[in-house]
Amino acid sequence: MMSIRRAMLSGTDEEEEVDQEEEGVDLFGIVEDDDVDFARVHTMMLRECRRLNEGLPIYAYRRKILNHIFANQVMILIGETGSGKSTQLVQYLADSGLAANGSIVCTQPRKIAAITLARRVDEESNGCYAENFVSSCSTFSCSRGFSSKIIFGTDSYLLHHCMNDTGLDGVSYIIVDEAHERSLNTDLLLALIKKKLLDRVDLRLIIMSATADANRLAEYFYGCQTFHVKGRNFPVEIKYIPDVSVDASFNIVPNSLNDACATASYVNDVVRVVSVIHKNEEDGAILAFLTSQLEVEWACENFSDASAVVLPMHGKLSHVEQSRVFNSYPGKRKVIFCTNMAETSLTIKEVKYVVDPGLAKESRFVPSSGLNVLKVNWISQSSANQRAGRAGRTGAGKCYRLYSESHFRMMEVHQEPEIRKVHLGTAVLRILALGVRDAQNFEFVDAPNPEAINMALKNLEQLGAVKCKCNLFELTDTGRYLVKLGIEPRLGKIMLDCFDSGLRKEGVILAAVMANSSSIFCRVGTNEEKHKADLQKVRLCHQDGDLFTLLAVYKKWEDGNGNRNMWCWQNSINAKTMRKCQDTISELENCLKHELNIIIPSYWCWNPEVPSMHDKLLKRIILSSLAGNLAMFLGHEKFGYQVISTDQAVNLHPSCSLLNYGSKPEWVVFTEILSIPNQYLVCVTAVDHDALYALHSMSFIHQLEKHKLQIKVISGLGHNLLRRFCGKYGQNQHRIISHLKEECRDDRITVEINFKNNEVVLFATRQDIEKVFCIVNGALECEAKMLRNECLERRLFPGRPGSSPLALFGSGAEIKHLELGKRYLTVEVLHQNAHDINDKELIFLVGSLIPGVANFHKSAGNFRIASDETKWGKFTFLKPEDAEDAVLKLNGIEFHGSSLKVVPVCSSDNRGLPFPAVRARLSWPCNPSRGRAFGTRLLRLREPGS
Ligand SMILES: Nc1ncnc2c1ncn2[C@@H]1O[C@H](COP(=O)(O)OP(=O)(O)OP(=O)(O)O)[C@@H](O)[C@H]1O
Repeated sequence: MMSIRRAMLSGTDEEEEVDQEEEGVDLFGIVEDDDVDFARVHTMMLRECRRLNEGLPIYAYRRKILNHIFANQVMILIGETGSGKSTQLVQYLADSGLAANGSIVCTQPRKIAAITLARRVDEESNGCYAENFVSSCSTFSCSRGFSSKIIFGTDSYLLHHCMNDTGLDGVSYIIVDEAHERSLNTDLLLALIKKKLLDRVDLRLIIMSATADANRLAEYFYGCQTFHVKGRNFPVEIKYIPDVSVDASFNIVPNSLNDACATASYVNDVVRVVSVIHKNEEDGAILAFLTSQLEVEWACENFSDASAVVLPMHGKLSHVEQSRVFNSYPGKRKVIFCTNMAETSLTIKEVKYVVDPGLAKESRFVPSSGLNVLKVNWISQSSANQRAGRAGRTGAGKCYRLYSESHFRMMEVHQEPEIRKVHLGTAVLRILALGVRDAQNFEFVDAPNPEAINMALKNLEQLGAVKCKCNLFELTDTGRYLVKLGIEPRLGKIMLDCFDSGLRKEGVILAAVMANSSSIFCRVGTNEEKHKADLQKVRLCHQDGDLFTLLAVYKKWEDGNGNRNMWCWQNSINAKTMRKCQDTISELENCLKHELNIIIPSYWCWNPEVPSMHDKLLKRIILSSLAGNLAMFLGHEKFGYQVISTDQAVNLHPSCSLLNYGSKPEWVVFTEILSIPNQYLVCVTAVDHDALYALHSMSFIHQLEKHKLQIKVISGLGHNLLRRFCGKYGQNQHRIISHLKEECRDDRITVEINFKNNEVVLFATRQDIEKVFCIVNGALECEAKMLRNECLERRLFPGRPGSSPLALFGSGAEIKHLELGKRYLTVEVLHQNAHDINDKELIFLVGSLIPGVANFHKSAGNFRIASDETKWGKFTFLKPEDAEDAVLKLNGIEFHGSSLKVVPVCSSDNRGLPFPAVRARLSWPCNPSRGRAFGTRLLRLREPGS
C-alpha cells in the first residue's frame, strides 16, 4: 500500500519535500490494511496526474498547508485569484483523512458560486470518492444535517445551521472563502466560530481570500498565522483607459448610445469598450461589470452583433438563467454583462477579457437618518483585483479598467465591511437568536457604530421583534419567527401581520414584490420610450401607493391566462423580475412550510378593483412594518415630506403611484430614500389617520403636525397690484420671503403669487401663519395705496425740455397737476451706498416728511458707470411745492451711515404721452358774477402751435 502512496507522491512537485521533517500529515489517508478499492486508487492517480499537468500554484503548498492546519486551529490562507484555493483545498483535506470525523464546509458569499464549485469539485474528483461525497446547499434549507463530506454552501446557510445546532456537530473543518467581501454573514459567522473554537478544540477554521485584509483577521483570531500561496497560473494584463471618449482607439465606435443612456455615461463607455474588444481582439469571452440589473439589461439590449452571444448576469436572475453564462456557444463570442455578483469565486471558462468601470451600487445605512440609501460608489482595490482575476483562469487574459492607474492607487485598499454599511436589524436579530442578549457588546471583527446598533434595536422594538429588560434585549415570538424566516425584519413582519389578518397569500407576495420593488417597472431607452412606459404605468397605479400597485401588478401577471411575457412587454413590466418574484415566493412558501408550518393558499382575498376593508387592513400592516419610515406632508410641493425620524424634507420620487392621482396624502410610509443626488422617497404608501393614531399617541401626532405648513390665500387682488408686489424679476417677493423667514426663524416659509387666480398664497406653520399674513397683507396694502396714488409725469407735447407743459396723470389719466411754469415735480435721491440701503425704509422716511409722494422709481443701477453708483432713484410729488420741500428737508439727512443728497430733476422725457389723444377740461376764471364757463375738447397731440 505504501508503494501506491509513494507512486502517487512521486513525480509531483513535492517529491523533494517528502523528507522526515516535512512529512507530518499523510497526503492520502489510505490505511494499509484497508480493503483497497483499486479502481478508486486508479482514478486518484489519474487525478494526481491532471493536477500535475495543471500545476495550480496551491499544489506546491499542499503538504505545508495540511501540516499547518493540523497543528493550528485557525489559519488564514491568502493566494492569488485562480491559484486553486476553493476547488483544491477541500479535496486535499478529504484526501488526507484529516477531516475523517466530520464534514468540510466551505462557505461562499453567493449561491451560484457554491453550486458551481461543488459541481467542479465533483467533476475533478469523479470516481475518487463515494457517491454524494460532494454537495451544495442553498440559503433557506437550514434544518438539515450535514450528509456529505464536502459541502459548499452560502455563509447564510452555515449561519442558519449554527443557530439550530450551536455545537456545529458533524463539522470538523470550516472554510470561510472570499473573506475579503466581509459580508454581514461572514462576519457573524467568524464571530460565532471564534466562540465555538474555545469549546471544540478539534474544530478547524480556514479563512481564505486573494485580497482580504489578513492582518485584521489575524488580529481578531488571537494573532493566528497567515499562509501565502504565491504565483498565478496565467497572467492578466491590466490596461487603464481613464477617458474612453477621448481615447482614439475607442472612438471608432459611433457614440450613438449617448442619448439613450444619458444618466450613466459609464454604461455607455462599457458597451463601447466591449464593442472594440469584440471587433479587434482575438477569441475569448468578455465579462463586463455594471452596477445594476437595469444597466445590465440595457447593455444587453444595446450591444448587438451577430457573431456574439450576449448574456446578462445579476442577482435577480433565476439559477437556470444565471447558469447560461457557463454554457459554450461554438462559433460565437460570449459577451457577459454582469453586476458585481460575478466579481468573486466564479470561473467562467472562456473569459479572457474583463471590462471594469470601477463602480458598484451599494446600499448604505446612514446612522444619522436611520435609513438605507442606494448609491453608485467607487469599488476598492481588492474588488478591482477580484474583477481582473475573472480573466486569466484558463489562459492569459486582459483587464480593461476604465479609470487611471493613479485613481486605482487612490481607491480604498479593502472593501468596507458590510456591517458598517447596512441596516443592522437582521444582524442584531441573528445575534440575539444566538443567545447573546448584550448585542451592543457582541465581538464583531469590526464592531459597527454603537449608534447604528441602538438604532437597529429600536427598530426591532418598534416591529415588536425584541423587548428590552434591564438594558438587555431578548427576542419576542415575532422576533423568533423573523429569525426563522431569515429575511429582512420588515418584510418578515409584513408577512406575519398579513397571516394574522387572514391575508396569507397577499403577505408573501407583498414581501416578495417589496424585496424586488426597484426593478418591476421598466423605464429605459429613449425619452419617447420612457414616456410610453410612464403612460403604461398610469393604468396600473393604485391610489393607495406603490406597494398596492406592485401587489396589483403581480396579481394581474399571475391571473393573465395568456402569454405573461407579452403582457409584461405591453405594460412595460420587467418579465424577469416577475419571474424572480415568483422564485422568491416559492422559496418563502417553502421556508414557511418547513420552519413555521404555514401553508399559503392559492387564492387572493384582496382585489385591487374592488375597494374593501382589506385595503384598510393592508395599509395598517404596511404602516406597522414601516413605522420607522414615516413621513408627513409639509403642505407644500417644494418641501415635500418631512421624514419623522430625521426631520429632513424629501420629495416623492417621480415614479410614485400617488402622483398619478395628484394626491399628496398627509401621512405616508416609504421603503427607502434614493439619493441621485437629489433625495427622494421610494416605494411610498398612504397611511390612514386611524391606523396612525393606533400606533402613536394623539399628542405625538399633534406635536408633529405643528411643523406642517398651513396654507392661507389672499384673493381678489388686481393684476397690477400683484405685479408691484412681485417686483422686477420677483425681487420684491424674494425680499419679503427672506424677511418672513428671518422673522419667524423658519426657512420653509414661502409666499407664492398666482397671477391666474389673482391671489397670493402663504405657507407657514400654524404658529406663524397669522404673523405671515399680517406682514404680507400690510405690504399689499402699502402697494395698493401706492398704486392708487401713483402718478405718471409726462410732457403734454413732444419737444424741448421746458417748452411744453408738464402734466401729472393719475389713475384713469386724470390730470392731477398741470405745470405751466418751469417748476419741477421730480427729485433724484443720491446716497453713498445707494444699492445697499433698505428701500422700504427710505420710502417710509420720504413719505413721513413730505406727504405728497406721487411715485418713486428705483434706478436699475449701472455699476460700471461711476456716476451711477450713488444714484438710488427718483421721487415724483403731487405738487411742485412738495418737490421743493423734499429738496429742502431731505438734503443732508443722515441715513444708513451717510447723508442723503436730493436734487431737482426737470423731466427730460421727450416722448410725450403714451396715448394719441386726451380729453381735457379747460376752466378759467371769468366774470365772478356769472360764475365759470366750461368747455370740453378732444385734443390731438401735435407740435405746439399747430
Ligand atoms: N468550472 C471550471 N471550469 C474550468 N476550470 C476551472 C473551473 N473552476 C476552476 N477551474 C480552474 O481551477 C482554477 C482554480 O480555481 P479556484 O476557484 O479554485 O481558484 P481560487 O484560488 O479559489 O480563485 P478565486 O480567489 O478567484 O476564488 C481556475 O483558475 C481554473 O483554471
